Amino acid sequence: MSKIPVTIITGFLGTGKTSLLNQLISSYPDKKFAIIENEFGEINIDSELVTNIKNENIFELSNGCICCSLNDELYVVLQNLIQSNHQFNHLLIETTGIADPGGILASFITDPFIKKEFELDAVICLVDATNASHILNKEIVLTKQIAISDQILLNKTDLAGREKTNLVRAEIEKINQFAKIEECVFAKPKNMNLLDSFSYDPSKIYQFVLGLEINSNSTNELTHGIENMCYTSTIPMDQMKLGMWLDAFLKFNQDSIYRIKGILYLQGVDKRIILQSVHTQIQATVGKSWETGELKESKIVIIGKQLNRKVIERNLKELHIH
Ligand SMILES: Nc1nc2c(ncn2[C@@H]2O[C@H](COP(=O)(O)OP(=O)(O)OP(=O)(O)O)[C@@H](O)[C@H]2O)c(=O)[nH]1
Repeated sequence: MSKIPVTIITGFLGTGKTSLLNQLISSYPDKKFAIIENEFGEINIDSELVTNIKNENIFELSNGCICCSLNDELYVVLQNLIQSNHQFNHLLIETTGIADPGGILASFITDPFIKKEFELDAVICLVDATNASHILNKEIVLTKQIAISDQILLNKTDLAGREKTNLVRAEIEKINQFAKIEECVFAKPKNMNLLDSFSYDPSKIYQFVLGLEINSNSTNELTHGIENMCYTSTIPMDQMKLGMWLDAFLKFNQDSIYRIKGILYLQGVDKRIILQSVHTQIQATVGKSWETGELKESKIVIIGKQLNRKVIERNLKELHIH
């Protein structure tokens, strides 16, 4: 029996990993994907953002980081996938933005059970051309994600422009001389042949990564010093107040707030509004309608450093219709 190819998708918070999942699903209509999502946060938002795939094909590993605390859970999901005769012929794993993919990669290279059933196809790293230089200086985990990958998508070139993109490309090349680098917008490279290349060659990549491990003892083991807080409420939010608060909040906290994701219940709007921010970039799109009788609820995840939870929660409560 042939082994199931596995593609690991890594990249820092908000770089375009979920966008890539959606691109892969639409670019490979004949593939039957199983998707493992590892979300950093107690509530699950990412699976609502992956489109055109049945929910039963998405497996969530929540509230932890796949590289540190979730390897056992990953193992159980993989075992269940195999033993339940689930119909799939390619496995995509999206790691959290703060994950060092080294741990899970090691499982696919060395674990006898996993190696018997799965074959590592590629490790794809998304890099945000607008802010990668800044993050590289602050977060060692991004260097590791780049170092360990064999395909790098330099994303958001529409926002970054040529000069910034070239600078980031040069920084990536310094970290990883083996990976293929492709520039793209919304995680769609011109050449979309990202799957079934079986390009991953651990012997090339590992030497450099081992060196990095030694230099990274200072990072917090479980979350790399990055925290998340979740907020839910069934009281509708005021669109105008929310927009004004968000704008100011992100500008004042641009060094500490990395990512916000939300599914919002707004006053007077009969559909979900999907809110996404990456540093100071904000995007709001219209999601699915609220069904009759369905519990309408806003769910927001905020990810960053030294979150002032009490103040943020108080601010969010002020954004409801009173
Ligand atoms: N302008 C622009 N926006 C982009 C591009 N790629 C992604 N985005 C937006 O950036 C935000 C984050 O994209 P995602 O695909 O959710 O990023 P992610 O890496 O999955 O995020 P996390 O899993 O939360 O770390 C979304 O609002 C996307 O629509 C791009 O190339 N250009």
